[in-house]
Amino acid sequence: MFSLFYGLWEYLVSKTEFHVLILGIDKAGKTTLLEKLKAQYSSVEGLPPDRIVPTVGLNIGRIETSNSKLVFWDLGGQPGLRSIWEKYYEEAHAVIFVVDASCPSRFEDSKSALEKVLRHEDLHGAPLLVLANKQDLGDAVSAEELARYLDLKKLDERAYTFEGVSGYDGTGIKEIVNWLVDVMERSKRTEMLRVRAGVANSSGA
Ligand SMILES: Nc1nc2c(ncn2[C@@H]2O[C@H](COP(=O)(O)OP(=O)(O)OP(=O)(O)O)[C@@H](O)[C@H]2O)c(=O)[nH]1
Ligand SMILES: [Mg+2]
Repeated sequence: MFSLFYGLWEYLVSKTEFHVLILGIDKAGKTTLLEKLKAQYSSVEGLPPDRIVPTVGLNIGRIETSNSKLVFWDLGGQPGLRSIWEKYYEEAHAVIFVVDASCPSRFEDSKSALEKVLRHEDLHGAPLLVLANKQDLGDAVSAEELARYLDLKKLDERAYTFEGVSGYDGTGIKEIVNWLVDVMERSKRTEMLRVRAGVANSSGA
């Protein structure tokens, strides 16, 4: 009986855990953003920008909000490392795609990388958050301008938004976490991943 009540109590107070994939071409600022997120939402002090090196493996960052746990997976964006991204698609609840908004000469590379990500069936229905990063720089284009360039309007079916952010000064970080939690809680993909995890657990029992 105790275990029944304990199980119910645990179910009621436990926080849902979401997996968020951080993608984007090299030097977009993914790792710097992740460190800023960690600094703002957890007791872990983030690495300062001058100690961050290009990512080769996987960086993991965990934060908690009032009702959810978010696990961020940050991968390297160098051309030779992008083939690794798809290994993480199946388990991701949502995708953040980071673009260096101050570097138009690389927008085309970002656009084709994003299109390839969105074509992959393992990411079917995953909410998408496009970030126009480095807004602290005077020449950065706005999130709206970047969204037009990336032709995000054609993504009607998928839950998506775009936001101007800065991994240096923290602009936009609260807004992106709020949007992610809200959209992942309501997303059909979250439901699908929950059902799949339940099936896997019961068949393993
Ligand atoms: N001004 C400015 N520079 C930034 C910002 N975010 C990152 N940078 C700089 O951009 C460069 C690349 O940052 P990273 O965070 O390593 O980029 P990344 O996307 O993780 O790169 P890969 O790991 O190679 O895929 C570094 O020199 C950072 O200091 C930002 O918000 N503003
Ligand atoms: Mg990195």
